[in-house]
Amino acid sequence: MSGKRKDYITWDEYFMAVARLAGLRSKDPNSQVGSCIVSTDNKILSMGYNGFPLGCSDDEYPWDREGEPLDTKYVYVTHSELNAILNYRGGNLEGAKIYVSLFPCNECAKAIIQSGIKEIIYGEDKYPDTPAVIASKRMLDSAGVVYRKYDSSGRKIELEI
Ligand SMILES: Nc1nc(=O)n([C@H]2C[C@H](O)[C@@H](COP(=O)(O)O)O2)cc1CO
Ligand SMILES: [Zn+2]
Repeated sequence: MSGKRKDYITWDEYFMAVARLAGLRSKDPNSQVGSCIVSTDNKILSMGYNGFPLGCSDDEYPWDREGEPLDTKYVYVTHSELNAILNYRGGNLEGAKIYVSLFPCNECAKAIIQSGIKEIIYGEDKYPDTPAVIASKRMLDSAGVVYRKYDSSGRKIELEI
């Protein structure tokens, strides 16, 4: 009988918590999204959160949701999933999993499929009726990328940092 701890966090809790932690870096006042890409043998390969591209200052670009398209965040922001994919410099993501706090849009679905990621574990599915999410699921289904909702244990993780 070993004396090991019983209340250690599961792999799913660990990776979703890491994704959520990355999301805390986001300056978006409405949705802070985080992603964590994991290898088949449970090693973290990359992380990302939603933000403007390098060189595009948060003090100059808008975080607005409404108005003329050019005055909203939507045409400028890089989504957490794409950032996580682009942040990975190690080579191949074939067979990897991505933990993401919000269901991927159609553009990120394209990047996920093309990068070789095979499984998505998502937190919320806030916008299921939008064309972006409907198109995303259609492409993921066609490409054989599986997705499942993160099954929250309700465990609270508190860190004093
Ligand atoms: N999967 C996603 N990953 C993301 O990083 N995002 C980003 C884009 C925006 O910065 C924000 C969504 O803004 P809002 O429409 O909830 O105020 O989250 C959005 C989605 C939704 O598809
Ligand atoms: Zn996206």
